[in-house]
Order: sequence, then C-alpha cells, then structure tokens
Amino acid sequence: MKNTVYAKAKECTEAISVENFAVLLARHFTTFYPQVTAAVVNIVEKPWERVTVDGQQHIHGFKLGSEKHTVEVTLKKCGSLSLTSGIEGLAVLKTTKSGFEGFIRDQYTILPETRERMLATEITASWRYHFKHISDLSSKSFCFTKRYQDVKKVLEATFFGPQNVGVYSPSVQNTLYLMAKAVLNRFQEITSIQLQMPNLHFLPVNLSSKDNPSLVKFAHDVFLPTDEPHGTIQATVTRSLSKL
Ligand SMILES: O=c1[nH]c(=O)c2[nH]c(=O)[nH]c2[nH]1
Repeated sequence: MKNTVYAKAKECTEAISVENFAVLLARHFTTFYPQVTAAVVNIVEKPWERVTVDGQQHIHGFKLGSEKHTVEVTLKKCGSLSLTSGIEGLAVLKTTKSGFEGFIRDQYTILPETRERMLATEITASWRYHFKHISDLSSKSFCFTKRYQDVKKVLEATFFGPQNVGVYSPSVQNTLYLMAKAVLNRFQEITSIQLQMPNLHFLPVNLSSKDNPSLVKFAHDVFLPTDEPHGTIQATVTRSLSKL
C-alpha cells in the first residue's frame, strides 16, 4: 500500500493539493482492484513554512507552523464521493472583548456572569464540499488549497473581528456559531462545517484571602493558564436543503 502511495506521488508532474492527491489515490484503489468497493483516504498536511533570514526568504530553510490541513475522501467504485477538508490545532487567543453571560442557571450554578475575560481556544474544523460524484471534480478546476486558506481567514476574521476594534463575544458557543455561519455564507460549495473549540482558560490570579485581603494586589495583570477542567464546545452547522 505505502509503495503505491510513493509511486502515485512520483507520477504527479506538479504540486497538487492534498484533496486532489487523496482523490487520485482513492480513484486508483477503487479502479485497479476488483475486490475494492470503496476507499477512504485521510491525509494530514504539516505547514512547513519558508523562513526569512535578514529580511530575505531562505533558499532551502523551513520552519514548522502550528495548524495542520486535513482531508478525508471516501470514494465508492460507482464514483460516489464524499470530500471533507479541515484544520487541526489552530490556537487563537484574544485578551479582551469576551464574556460569558446569559447562560441557564440552576441551583448548582456558582459561576458568575462576566463581560470581561480572556478567550483562548484551539480550533478543529472540518467542512464538507458539495461534490457528490468523481465527475463533479473533473469538470471544474477548483483550487482546494486556496479554499483552505480562505476558510481559515474567514474563521479567524470572525473570531477576532476588525483589527482595530475587535468584536465582543458573549460565549464560545455564540462565536463558534457565527464562525460556522460566516463560512457557509461565503462559500456556496461548502454544505456543512463542524467546529470544535475547547475553552482554554487563563484565570486572573488573586492571592487575597479573608485573613489577608491584600497579600498581593493583583488587577487582572497575571494570568494562570489551566489545562483542566475545560469544556469542549462543538457543533455542526449545515446549509438548509432548500438553499442548495
Ligand atoms: O464561553 C463559554 N462557554 C461555556 O459553556 C462555558 N462554561 C464555563 O464555565 N465557561 C464558559 N464559557
């Protein structure tokens, strides 16, 4: 199997997107082997970025960026196709314009509402394209790599808001929904998007106690990053069928 992947990579005469390479492999396995009825191909592309040294792009130097580009292709022998692209590990943080308010309270709720906190998360996203059959791809020269970059830009722009003022987020849930909606509104060829956004807390340090109320006077200036516990907020938002 792995030798086939190497050989198929060697056959590519130019750099192609991970999506197109996944389709190429799936097409090979479903056409070459009579006993194969369907192929599922997953690829993770790591973001090696050319480094800049003394203001100039280095001729052969690269450094590894953080978030990864993922793809899953399922192709049946009959040509029926499912194609999903995604991002893994896109870590983002904003230092203000975030709160958590308007949530349901019951007798066990002790969390106070707030309109001022830090907001940090690590976004995992995957979006499904509308291509339903392998023939839908050959007719168009769709650029998956460009679309991946564009989706990432829309997710980030919605999360952060305009560069000079930002945008207020009343909850991770609200921001997640707006991010998903922005992607569906902008890109008609995307039919649904799933987002996972764990709430990564940076808690303001406070050393005051009842006995010693001003041990150290902190004022939202030192923050403790906590690993656990945190909620993982996730949702899948799908375009309504009537709009397809
Ligand atoms: O944006 C948030 N959503 C939650 O569901 C949640 N839960 C919590 O403790 N803090 C937060 N913040």
